[in-house]
Amino acid sequence: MTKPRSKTQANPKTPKKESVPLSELPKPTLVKSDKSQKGNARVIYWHRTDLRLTDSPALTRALEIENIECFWPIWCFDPEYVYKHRVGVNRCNFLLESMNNLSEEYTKLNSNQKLWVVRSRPEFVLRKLAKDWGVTHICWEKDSNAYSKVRDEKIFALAEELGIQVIATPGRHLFDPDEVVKQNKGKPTMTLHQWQGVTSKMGEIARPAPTPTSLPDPGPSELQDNHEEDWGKYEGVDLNADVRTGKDTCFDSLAGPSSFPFSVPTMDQLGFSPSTTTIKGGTIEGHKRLDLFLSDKEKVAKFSKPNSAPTSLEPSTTLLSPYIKFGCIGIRELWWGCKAAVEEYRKKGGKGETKEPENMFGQLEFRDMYACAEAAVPHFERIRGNSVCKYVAWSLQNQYDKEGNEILPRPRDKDEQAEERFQAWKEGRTGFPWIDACMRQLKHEGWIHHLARHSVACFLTRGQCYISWERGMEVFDEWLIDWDPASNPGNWMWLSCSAFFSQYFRVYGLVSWPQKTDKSGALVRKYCPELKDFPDKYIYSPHLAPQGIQEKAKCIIGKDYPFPILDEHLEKEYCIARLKDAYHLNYHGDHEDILNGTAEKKLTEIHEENGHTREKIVDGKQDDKKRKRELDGEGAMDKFVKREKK
Ligand SMILES: Cc1cc2nc3c(=O)[nH]c(=O)nc-3n(C[C@H](O)[C@H](O)[C@H](O)COP(=O)(O)OP(=O)(O)OC[C@H]3O[C@@H](n4cnc5c(N)ncnc54)[C@H](O)[C@@H]3O)c2cc1C
Repeated sequence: MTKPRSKTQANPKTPKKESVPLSELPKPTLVKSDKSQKGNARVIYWHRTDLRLTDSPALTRALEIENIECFWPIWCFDPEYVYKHRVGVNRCNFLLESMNNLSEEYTKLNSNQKLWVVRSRPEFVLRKLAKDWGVTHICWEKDSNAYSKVRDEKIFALAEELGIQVIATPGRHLFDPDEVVKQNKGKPTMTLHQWQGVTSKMGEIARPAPTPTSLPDPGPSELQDNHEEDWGKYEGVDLNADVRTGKDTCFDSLAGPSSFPFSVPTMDQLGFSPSTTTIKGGTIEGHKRLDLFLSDKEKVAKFSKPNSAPTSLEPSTTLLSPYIKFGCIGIRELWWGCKAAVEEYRKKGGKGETKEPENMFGQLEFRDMYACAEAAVPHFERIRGNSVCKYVAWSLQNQYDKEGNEILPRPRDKDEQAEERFQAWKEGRTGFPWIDACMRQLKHEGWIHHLARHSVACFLTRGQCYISWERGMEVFDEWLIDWDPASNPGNWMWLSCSAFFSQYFRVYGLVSWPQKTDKSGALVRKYCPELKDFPDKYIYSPHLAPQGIQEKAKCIIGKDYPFPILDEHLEKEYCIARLKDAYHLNYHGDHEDILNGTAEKKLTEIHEENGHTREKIVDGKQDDKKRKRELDGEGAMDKFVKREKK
């Protein structure tokens, strides 16, 4: 039933895959049912993190079940996903395109097949399908993040109750994060070195799983009583209400419109306006991008993340993250594809190969490292209760009620200046063109380069604005197509020096940093078109341009484009001073003072004692300037006049 890869997925360049014996695939978690499985198998394959047919250990396992009578690849379109979670139009559209593409791939394999989409909460859908379709097995790709664990626990319990066998097989990461955490004695992996140390004892990364060449038919697919009371009802707050521009009809019926039952929902049905991104979803697009990257052996061998340009108009890294996030390509395909490319490059005498962590293997390992941290740390996505997150008294932290429940949506904070700074950052109108261009690109495309993410995250948190990384993460949650529940909070903690990284005195320059890779400001000219006629000299700092230049560029700063919202260097100094105190206090999110709400006061007192207040820093700066003027004195003026005369 399997072959290396289906013809429908053009892949001339990736190495030919051997058929992998089942024993070499990642081990599944099996839940034995009370009732023994006799007779033919009626199997549901539940797609969640794997919108592909290639390199799917879980699908391979599912298709190896004996005596399959019927097989339904399904997707539970969970109302929680589109109400309880911020999901912007670009990510939602990418998901729907990827689901449609997978459905077509199934139909190419068996004309009776498709992706069967059922619109409700998984526990409701699976109970119903189990009953109506006489299901004996449910299979899926295992996911170790906190949200999935809670959801899957309910399905395990349901399967026990109904006597259905569950087969959950890892495959989303290089190694099963739960297994890595177990090997690490229950502790998270907080450095790449640590992750490498633990996994070096866990054997080789599995080879890509083979692609199915045929598929059993589905069984009869009617639903009894297709009008159950509360299938799509969601009682909580709709966090996407502000993105919804039309009427939401997606959950009007369990199987979707009667004219096209079990179809993939549309953006229109969700009440969302069309996406703005140029990034197309789907396994075919993902494989095209993967093949293109792997076809250039030198590029693979010399891949160096720190040397790629965040300012480039064309992505200077692979832009595979959205396809990895939705499982449109398999992680082993990418890993072993890179191994083969590097091998070939070496054989041809290629030189200058890069090493971990900067090379592609290092990138993929970082992704796993975050997944293994998230799997081990409760409340990884916030400060409160998070044992690995250093406490800093940031502005605009999450708010909690007396019982410790997060208040959603977050009420506006008393700190008006911080709220205004946050809005300006989010909307790309900080008056710093590099930050504004990145944020506008993020909103429009749903993707920005890794080092652009560094810049905007550093600016918002420890660099200048001193706003909680939780706020930045939340915006990324909404806008990133590649949003990942481990990589997003993990990287935000890294950038804000809350965990993983501690060099808080290293801050990205808002002008000097983008100038390193592009003095002409191409990305700024594209995403901040009001600045497009400024000369290169002022493209990253238009507020310094003389009036005449502003007039010539037809953009007056303060009128057509904002003045900077803050003083870059002053705020940097103020942030570093406070970070120093926070590091000295060394509280983590699970400290009792954070849980009882006294930590902020304590840290503020320490800032005052140490003279780390804005007033003192401003005074210090003024004194410095005065001292400099006094030191320079007449001598400096003489030098200046001489230079001018020359
Ligand atoms: C504040 C912040 C938030 C981020 N949020 C996410 C997120 O939600 N989802 C996400 O996939 N990445 C996230 N990243 C990591 C990284 O920026 C993206 O993975 C990368 O830019 C995607 O582009 P690419 O596919 O061209 O990457 P490449 O450089 O081509 O790397 C290949 C793959 O390696 C993985 N990878 C590379 N770097 C990282 C990293 N630092 N952490 C985790 N995985 C990595 C990704 O899967 C990526 O597709 C975040 C980084 C920062 C600084």
